[in-house]
Amino acid sequence: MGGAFTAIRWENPYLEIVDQLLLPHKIAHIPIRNSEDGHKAIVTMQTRGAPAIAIVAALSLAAELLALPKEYFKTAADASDYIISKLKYLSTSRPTAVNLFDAVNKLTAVVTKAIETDDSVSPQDIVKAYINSSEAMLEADISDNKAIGKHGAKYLINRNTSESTHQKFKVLTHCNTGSLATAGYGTALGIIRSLNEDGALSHAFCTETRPYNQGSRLTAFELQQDNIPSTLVCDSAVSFLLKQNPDIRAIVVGADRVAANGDTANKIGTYQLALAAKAHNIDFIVAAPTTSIDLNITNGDQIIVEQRKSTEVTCVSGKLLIGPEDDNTKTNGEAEQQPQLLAVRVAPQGVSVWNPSFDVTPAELITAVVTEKGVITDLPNLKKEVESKS
Ligand SMILES: CSC[C@@H](O)[C@@H](O)C(=O)COP(=O)(O)O
Repeated sequence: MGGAFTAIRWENPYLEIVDQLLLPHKIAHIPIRNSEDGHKAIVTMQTRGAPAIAIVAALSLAAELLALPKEYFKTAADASDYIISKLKYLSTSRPTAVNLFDAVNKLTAVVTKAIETDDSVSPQDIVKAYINSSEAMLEADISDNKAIGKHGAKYLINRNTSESTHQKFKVLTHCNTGSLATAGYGTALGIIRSLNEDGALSHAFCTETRPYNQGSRLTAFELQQDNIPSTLVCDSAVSFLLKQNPDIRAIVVGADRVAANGDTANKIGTYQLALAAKAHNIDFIVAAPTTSIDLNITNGDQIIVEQRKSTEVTCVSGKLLIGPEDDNTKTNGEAEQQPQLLAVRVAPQGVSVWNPSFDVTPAELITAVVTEKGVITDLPNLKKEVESKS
């Protein structure tokens, strides 16, 4: 996955996404025909991960616009108003990942500029400007991730191997930051893929990432698909794992929003991993495209953390095991059946639950933020560094 499948399939004018709710049991693509479908797929987590959310939102509206009759908009202003109001609607889907708001702002600016700079612009020109820009976002995310992978791998290899030793090392990651969370290749998982391609990785550990299990359902699946030597661990096993494995040289995570001072919102559990990394004196690396950096907020206190429903904590969900033969066995067609997904309650009914989807890791616990432009280690000057590179 580096290349096994594409989670966001855009073949103008058609958009399909992998339904992540069915993973790892079944790989099924579902059509996204319009912004309502896009909004719903984001809200229900059929698609998730900061960059993927932004791209699916943008392309869902592209699919909708391409399906409208040619004469649907009478004027360029009609087209621009329509696009801007749909973008506003899409931005209400999830609150924490800034990539969505970044995409909405950039696409709003594209149509606004198109109408302001040329009096004779037609409604079709506005739609075309929107489509071109949203397609460019898809392309850019893949190349940005490959660049993040290269920069991050080079940085970690330089810090952990010398020319004489050429020793391989291990890393740990959290949540899902791979092909499923992005347009392709991945951010933190992109670094892991790149380390593996460079022959520097001996093993990757991934956490389950309770309560939603992005680690066990998605990252473990991607690592397996790529044949990267890997092991799944409980979130609560990490400190002990680090103690037992001094050759784990880094924890590498993604980001949903990085503030101007480097404070980073990412999947719940990230903060405690950063504390464990500090206690074991290993690198804690945040891998994120610049679309995840929010220079408008000075620190992480200003990040809105999404609160999610209690059943994510009180229940576990998964596939009903039919029997020991359930694993890896191909039957005559039955293996292709829809998986029977069950939610099982594992807490007393009515228990009070606190379920923030993200936490904010203070910048002082972060060794480096790796973007497509390079590696930033001087986090108090992150804003300056990002602005100087753009
Ligand atoms: C490249 S994705 C980085 C983050 O978006 C990822 O680690 C994460 O926290 C995803 O959260 P999710 O709630 O699954 O959308």
